[in-house]
Amino acid sequence: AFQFLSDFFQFQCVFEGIAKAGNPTLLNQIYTELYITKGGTGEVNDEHEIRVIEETSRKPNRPETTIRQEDIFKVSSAGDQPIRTVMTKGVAGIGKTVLTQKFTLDWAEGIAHQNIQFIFPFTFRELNVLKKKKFSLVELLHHFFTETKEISSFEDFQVLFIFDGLDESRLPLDFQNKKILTDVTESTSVDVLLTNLIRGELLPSALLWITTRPAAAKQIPPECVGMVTEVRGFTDLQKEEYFRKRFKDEEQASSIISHMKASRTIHIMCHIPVFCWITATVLEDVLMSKETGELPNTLTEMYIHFLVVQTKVKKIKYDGGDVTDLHWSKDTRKMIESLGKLAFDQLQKGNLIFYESDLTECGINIRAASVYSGVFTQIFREERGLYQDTVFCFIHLSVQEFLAALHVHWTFINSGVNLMQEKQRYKGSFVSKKPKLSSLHQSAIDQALQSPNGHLDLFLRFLLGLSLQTNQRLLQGLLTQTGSHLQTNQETVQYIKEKINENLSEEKTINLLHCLKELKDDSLVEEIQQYLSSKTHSIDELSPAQWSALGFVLLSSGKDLDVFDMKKYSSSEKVLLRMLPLVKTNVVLVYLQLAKYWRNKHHSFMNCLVRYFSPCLLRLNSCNLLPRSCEALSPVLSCQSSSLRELDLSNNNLKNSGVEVLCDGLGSQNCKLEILSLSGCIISEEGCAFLASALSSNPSHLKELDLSYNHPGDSGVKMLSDLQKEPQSRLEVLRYEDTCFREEYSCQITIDTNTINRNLKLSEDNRKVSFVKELQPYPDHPDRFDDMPQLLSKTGLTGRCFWEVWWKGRVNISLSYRRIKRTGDIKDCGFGCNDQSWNLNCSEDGYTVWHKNKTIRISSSSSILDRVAVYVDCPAGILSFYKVSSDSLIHLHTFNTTFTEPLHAGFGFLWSDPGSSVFLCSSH
Ligand SMILES: Nc1ncnc2c1ncn2[C@@H]1O[C@H](COP(=O)(O)OP(=O)(O)OP(=O)(O)O)[C@@H](O)[C@H]1O
Repeated sequence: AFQFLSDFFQFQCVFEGIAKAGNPTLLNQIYTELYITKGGTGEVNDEHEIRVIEETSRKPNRPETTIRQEDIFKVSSAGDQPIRTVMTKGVAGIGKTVLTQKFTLDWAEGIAHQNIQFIFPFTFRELNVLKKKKFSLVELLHHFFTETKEISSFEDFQVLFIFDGLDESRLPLDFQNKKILTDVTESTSVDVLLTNLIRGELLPSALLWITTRPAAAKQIPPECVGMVTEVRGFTDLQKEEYFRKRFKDEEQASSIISHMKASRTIHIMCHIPVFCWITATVLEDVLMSKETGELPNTLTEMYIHFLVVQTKVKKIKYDGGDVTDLHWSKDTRKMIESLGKLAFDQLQKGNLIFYESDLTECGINIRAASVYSGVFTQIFREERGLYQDTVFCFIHLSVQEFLAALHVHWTFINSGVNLMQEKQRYKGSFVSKKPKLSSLHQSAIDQALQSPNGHLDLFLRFLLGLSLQTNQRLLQGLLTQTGSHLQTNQETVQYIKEKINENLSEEKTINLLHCLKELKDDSLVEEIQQYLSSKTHSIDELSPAQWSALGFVLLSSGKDLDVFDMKKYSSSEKVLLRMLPLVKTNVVLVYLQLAKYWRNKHHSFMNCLVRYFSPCLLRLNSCNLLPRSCEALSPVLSCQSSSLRELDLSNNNLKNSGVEVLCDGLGSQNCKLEILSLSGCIISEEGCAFLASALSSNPSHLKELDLSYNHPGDSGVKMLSDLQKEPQSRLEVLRYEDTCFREEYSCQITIDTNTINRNLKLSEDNRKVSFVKELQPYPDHPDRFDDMPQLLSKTGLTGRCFWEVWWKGRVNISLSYRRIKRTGDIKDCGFGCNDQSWNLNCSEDGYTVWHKNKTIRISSSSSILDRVAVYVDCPAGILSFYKVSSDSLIHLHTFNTTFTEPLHAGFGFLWSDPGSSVFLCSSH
């Protein structure tokens, strides 16, 4: 194939911000594979780039497929046509440009894509400059790629056009315009050329690759796009690979990697290559200078360090200084000042690329701009379009957002002017007092919250971050005055918290939480932890802000969780489901790696959990999990990187069907689980057969299997114990009896006759209580239940206790604090109707549990006569009800709570059901 490359060198090298001043970096030396997904639609997201990163999971339940760079224009089978137009989306700095460069380089080197004969790489930046000119397609190609002058008919070749950076386009791409152009030699404006090329009217045989940030994708009608791919950045492994490639010295690389991993924020941010690059620059300097100060841990700190490093470099390279000198010389300050103003003014307008006119507006002449880009090579950059015009931009949008924030902060400190305030509102008003920093913050928060696309979100984080004294100290010499004292930040924190409680959208809330993090305020975090660990609250009482914070807490806890105790958060599946979206929005990368696993919310949550926190022990006992919950757990077991060794699923209604699904994971060679508890999960022979088959295909890990409180039957027991005898089996402990528990904690309940209601009759040595119509002649007593047919046991329970009762008709089997009211409203004295008592209602219709007047129905069959067991572990706050069936226990429900007073057993009846009774079984 005849190959052509306009400028081979251009593609061998990558611009890392050092193109002008230093040596260009060889692309192949730094290129690290990216995670790219395929599919999705032309559907467009309006969100601000940085936000989008954190919300990769907008469209749940859509399975994702990954695609390798090499396969983007690959034909699947001989004779097939490749997809004509591919659109690659991705947030700022995620590596779209680098990806197209790598593609082109591989082609030029003859490594890949040899079905293509010409690649014409364009950027919208360059095309913008031709806005007012007229070209035919052939002329345009000859103009940019002079080497092709000999060729006039491109129809005979397989041609690929790359159009990089649609977001930067200032061309009026009007797809409504019906002007059809099919002649490659007909002259017209560049935008008409492009729309016809994209619509496939012009040179239909050509391939097209358009890259864009997500918000700008909507400029192209979806029907013109054959495939959408999305660059998602680096996975955890790829992050490491990036640093290893960049730092050839292994020790240095390892040290930088471990620093990166130590900060959760940095680790998360690093899925965007440009942040990897900033992190590398900063950490390299921090580690080299051997200063023992803290490593940057917030975004603002990171960017401040970055600015300091760049200033140092400038000082050494251009001003002949050495590292120890003060870097903030007068002209450096002036430079940063001007760039800051430019950054802010243009950010407000949404401009990311600046032409001469934009610069002049901000008081920078083009010569100065050139100088800035020459010395601040990694901050500001000059780009010469192939065509005369010079454009400027910040090396990355986030750098612009940072400098914009610096400018606003600075202006306020130096002159008291609040740039975030709408000018007209305060026109003419006389400001006598020195304005407060918190008022600047408040107007910035208000403005950021109003922005429909979140264009000020990251800016706001930086602005608030800059007010910290520790951060100002880092900028000493640049900021001559400092403006903050504790009081102002507290006001800002307070303001943010109020806003959070206003029920904002999840994104806005989370950005505000990020702001709290930049302010290093973790009182909200504490509030949440406290709230949840008190465990007495019902989940419905959590405010939206608290839910959001919850996800955030999980992530910013900083440490890997060795043990994830679901009960610390709550015990219900409902919570699990509600936590999911929050965790999801925060844990970007985890989600990213897991996408292929998830089919429903459970999957994603469980996977997030396991992949991200990598717990070795997962306790999900008594979490009201259902058979379908196993669908989420099973892939966790079979996933190669899972470090899970112990899984406690006891007392959940998993049933045989759940076990079957779980066994898919358990039987996988990847599953390294050593201890599995399925105690009280309603498993019978059938379930044991699934377990046996899973363990015979993966026999070498599981050491302990707890099947107590199930119904394995003789054959189930035999299957598993036979398996245990196999030479390759590592199963040491196999538990299936349920007697030990019953014997060990069995206790005698004695009825307190002073509490018994007059409609209740005692018999059989005070072991049987029946509800009767005739009033019984009990004397008055302050402890007696006057208005409810109820009673309590005599001694308060402590420690662990177990008892069983036969019941008939319709009865309440309860536990209560002694102080429960004896007269008055059912709300105060009825078992289960308040926060002092817990109740299991048993009847022919089935079982329901009651607490605080909230009910949960339990799907377990019952008859008119049945046996129920109660197990309470007072210090642990566990209260479980079981149904007793042919001497084994079937778990009905477990309350996880904190008991603050001694408990008393209680029984109750309903007024409508005379003839009901309970009988206390004697203890063993
Ligand atoms: N695959 C990669 N391997 C190594 N470094 C990369 C890779 N991709 C990107 N980078 C680094 O990230 C920087 C930004 O990447 P790039 O310019 O491709 O982003 P982009 O997605 O085009 O962003 P924008 O929308 O801002 O133009 C690069 O200059 C480079 O330092």
